[in-house]
Amino acid sequence: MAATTTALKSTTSACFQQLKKSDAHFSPSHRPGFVSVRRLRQSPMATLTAAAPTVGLAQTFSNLKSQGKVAFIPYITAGDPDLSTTAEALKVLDKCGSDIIELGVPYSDPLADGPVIQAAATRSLARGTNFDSILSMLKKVVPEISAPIALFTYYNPILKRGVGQFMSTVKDTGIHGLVVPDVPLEETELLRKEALKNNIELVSSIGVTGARASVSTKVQTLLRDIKEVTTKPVAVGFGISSPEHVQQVAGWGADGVIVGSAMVKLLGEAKSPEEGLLELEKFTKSLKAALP
Ligand SMILES: O=P(O)(O)OC[C@@H](O)[C@@H](O)c1c[nH]c2ccccc12
Repeated sequence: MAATTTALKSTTSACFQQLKKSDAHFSPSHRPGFVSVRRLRQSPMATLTAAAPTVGLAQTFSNLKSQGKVAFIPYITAGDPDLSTTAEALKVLDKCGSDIIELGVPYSDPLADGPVIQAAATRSLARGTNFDSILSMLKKVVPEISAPIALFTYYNPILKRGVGQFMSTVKDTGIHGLVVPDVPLEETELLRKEALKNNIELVSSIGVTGARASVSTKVQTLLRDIKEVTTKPVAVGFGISSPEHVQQVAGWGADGVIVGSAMVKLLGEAKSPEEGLLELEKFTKSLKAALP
């Protein structure tokens, strides 16, 4: 099965893109769907917090690049197994050297997600997780961690709040970016405008998540094709679940590597939250150590 996806992320304008994997059909003009936004927080707010000022996604990519490094980007679903464990997990991921953290907002119809992340979202919603509870958890945790966070959410919850309102709320939480996998092409302008206004970067992609045994070697060609048409950093995700995968994708020239389902599974299937957090720590360290 074809394995992977590519996240292409933008730096200068608030726009970074994740391309998908139907690799065989990729053409540079294709702009599939996953949208991730992030924002640069470079000043006044940071003085209120104990943590070092967090730099945004674009800056993170460019800092890493200048050191010859590849961004490590884990994804977890908020509220699985519960929000206090999510808060701890964010701290663990940060402490273990994650460069950017993607946090998924659980949604009832997660079309772009494979079985592992879908199940996590279902469990999380069943426990009563909602957007407001995620925001209040984030308000407490964001100041304690130094990796920028990109919130991953489907478009409907954004529309429900109103795009402008959503963006400013997200900004106030200290979130740096936003990933929206299913925004209709016609609506990206509005999303982009509001994101820019709030200093949040935006990204898009299409695809279905889920760990695979191996990463498709087509990704290597895809990466090369994408790099020919953009100077933006490109992060690869979908199906990456081992140090070997991470190493392989980095070796192909990716600017970042995204690992979702494998992380979510560890946390969601552990016997206890404590055990899940320990597993997460071990796993994150092993992946991080595989990267330059
Ligand atoms: O679960 P995986 O195969 O490791 O991939 C997740 C990752 O790419 C993340 O960005 C993601 C989680 N859910 C998504 C939905 C669409 C696109 C991307 C995502």
